[in-house]
Amino acid sequence: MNILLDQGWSEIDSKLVKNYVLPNFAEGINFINLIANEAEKADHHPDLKLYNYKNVRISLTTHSKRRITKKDIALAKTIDHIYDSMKVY
Ligand SMILES: C[C@H](O)[C@H](O)[C@H]1CNC2=NC(N)=NC(=O)C2=N1
Repeated sequence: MNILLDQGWSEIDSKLVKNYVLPNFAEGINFINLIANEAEKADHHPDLKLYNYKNVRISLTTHSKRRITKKDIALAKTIDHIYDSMKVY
């Protein structure tokens, strides 16, 4: 968990939250699609918001437990890896 806070994640209202900036709208959509693919594989789903045309806000919590769990921490790490793997930024 602490490592995630060092990577720009915040804990807000029992959710892990992070904002990312992409180069343009199309890359924002691409980022969301890559996240959606991993979320489906994990059967664990974040809240995703694309705002200001090229910013993506991710919010992660385990709804059934109403708290942050290992699944959220794992998905947060996966999302950071996806963002890093997009390289362009
Ligand atoms: C049946 C299915 O596994 C559950 O509804 C899953 C789906 N994805 C989920 N995602 C999140 N973030 N929290 C959950 O509690 C959750 N439950």
